[in-house]
Amino acid sequence: MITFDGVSKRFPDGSLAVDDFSLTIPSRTTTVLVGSSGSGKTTLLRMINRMVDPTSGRILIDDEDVAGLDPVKLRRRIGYVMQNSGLLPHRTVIDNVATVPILEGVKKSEAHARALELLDTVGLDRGLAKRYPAQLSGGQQQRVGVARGLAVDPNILLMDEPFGAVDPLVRDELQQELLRIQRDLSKTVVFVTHDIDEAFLLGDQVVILRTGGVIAQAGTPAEILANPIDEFVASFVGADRGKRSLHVDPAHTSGERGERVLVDGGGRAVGILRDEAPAPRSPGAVAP
Ligand SMILES: Nc1ncnc2c1ncn2[C@@H]1O[C@H](COP(=O)(O)OP(=O)(O)OP(=O)(O)O)[C@@H](O)[C@H]1O
Repeated sequence: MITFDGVSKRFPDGSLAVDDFSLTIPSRTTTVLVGSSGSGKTTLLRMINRMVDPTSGRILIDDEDVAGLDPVKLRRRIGYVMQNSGLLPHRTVIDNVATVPILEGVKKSEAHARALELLDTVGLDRGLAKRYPAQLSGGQQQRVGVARGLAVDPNILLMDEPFGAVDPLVRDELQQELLRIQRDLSKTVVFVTHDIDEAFLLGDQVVILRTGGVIAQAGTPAEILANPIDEFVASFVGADRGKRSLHVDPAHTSGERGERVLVDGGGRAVGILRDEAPAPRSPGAVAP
């Protein structure tokens, strides 16, 4: 469990990025911090692994204040994945994935064997292991970034807009891959995005932020959709534009297999209504 307890961050130039932020992030679930640019998402994420230190307040990991932990050791036991993969350009894929475990004292042969397994985990062909980052597509680079984040088998995985720079199709694939990985590994994932659809897809808990890291609303996607707390949230999730209010389109209720087409408030077709319930999300999903 990660706890933010009255955390503020003022940078030396005077800008107040985060103002008195408190939140509990349950273990083995995905919490998504979502908000527009400058709302303090990255600052919040980086305070967990002490890339940024708060000006006041405390951040606890399993009741232990991170302020008392060595920042380098802390960073090595927490996975971190960022937007532009952050791979070392002059190291091969396998070396990129194995770097931190080797720094931690794992034998090179063992670290490489584990790195190959991690390529499988993130859906990458082992044949790419000897390539350099520049010889990979953007989506492949992000997969390597995720593999590297998982390399020390961390309990916590921090992800800062990891799929923000890839095209929508690849982004869909990476999102599905992350859901699958999370079903298998159940890490405590803290994911930053400005995309509310991505937040609702991936988050067990979704935290909508205003400027200054102020929580507009936190809850499960269902809770937020069913009851946006104010106009800001309604607008942010698209509820005010009818995007989230779905109706069966009376003009399309008798497809070949009796499909009923769902349309949003603007009359745009968005999906098909089925009678069977979807599979449960994940065992660690936050209870309502
Ligand atoms: N090193 C810094 N020095 C001064 N101000 C900073 C620094 N880093 C961030 N800020 C400011 O703090 C605020 C929050 O920034 P942060 O990067 O956390 O927001 P964000 O929500 O992640 O934004 P984005 O989606 O654009 O990455 C912004 O006003 C930003 O200008």
